[in-house]
Amino acid sequence: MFLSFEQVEKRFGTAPENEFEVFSDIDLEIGENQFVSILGPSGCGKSTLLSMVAGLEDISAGSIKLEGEETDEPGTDRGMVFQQPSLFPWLTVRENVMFPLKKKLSKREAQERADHFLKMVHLSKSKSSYTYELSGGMQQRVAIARALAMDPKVLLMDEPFGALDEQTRHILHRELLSIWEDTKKTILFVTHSIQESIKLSDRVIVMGTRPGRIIADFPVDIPRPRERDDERVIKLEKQVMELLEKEINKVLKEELDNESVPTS
Ligand SMILES: Nc1ncnc2c1ncn2[C@@H]1O[C@H](COP(=O)(O)OP(=O)(O)OP(=O)(O)O)[C@@H](O)[C@H]1O
Repeated sequence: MFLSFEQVEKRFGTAPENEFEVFSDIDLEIGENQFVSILGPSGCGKSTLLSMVAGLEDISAGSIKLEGEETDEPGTDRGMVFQQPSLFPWLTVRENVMFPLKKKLSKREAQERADHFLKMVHLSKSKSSYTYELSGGMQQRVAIARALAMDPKVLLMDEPFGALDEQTRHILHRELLSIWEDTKKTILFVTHSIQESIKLSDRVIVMGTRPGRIIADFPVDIPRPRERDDERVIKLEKQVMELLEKEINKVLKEELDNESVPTS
């Protein structure tokens, strides 16, 4: 399998009293070129799971393998895009995309590569601008171009459009789908939006919490582009919503119960 998770577990803190388990028993297989979204209540461990694939967070037990190789160290085979684009404000758009390429390519090759991906995200005209001169959506496009320019096998996206307005998000959805179709990258996409996950992905993985685990794996066999008023989209949205609501209510109830415990 292209990307596989086997009995993955994550604990934070030190045993016994300060240790807490975020999730366990995560088993997941993702095929090459798949676009997979991960949904789940806040705190269920979506970002942690993505960081583990990126090699930025230790795995407490089990294994995550990309084409058979453990992902326990960061590597150029995995590109990450966060909600905040974290660009260098003292560099131009083009220089930001070139930055990680400098180690492995000559300056000219890095420039050509950066220009290719900036064209893909429709930023050719802004390549000499500084990133603080760009809108939020344009900055996120730079971050996507920078991640793609490394030619990763997997693109890991952690709520990449979460901070953008609806119109910009809509445009970036279209662009991301077209990039995905052109580059055939495997994408793992964390989001809070059910609509976004159904609109974009081949599969929607739903995580539950306390204990964190995978509670559903919905294939999305609806031809793209997917319209919001398509009956099949509405039906799936409802199914995912019901499941998520149950999980969120469980968390709320536990929090309320904890608050109502009398303190002596
Ligand atoms: N470095 C850390 N040390 C201790 N606890 C952490 C650390 N990072 C995350 N956590 C905890 O692990 C749990 C999962 O966090 P994570 O950010 O992965 O959840 P999430 O599902 O992505 O949440 P959200 O949807 O709110 O972004 C949370 O309870 C969080 O407080």
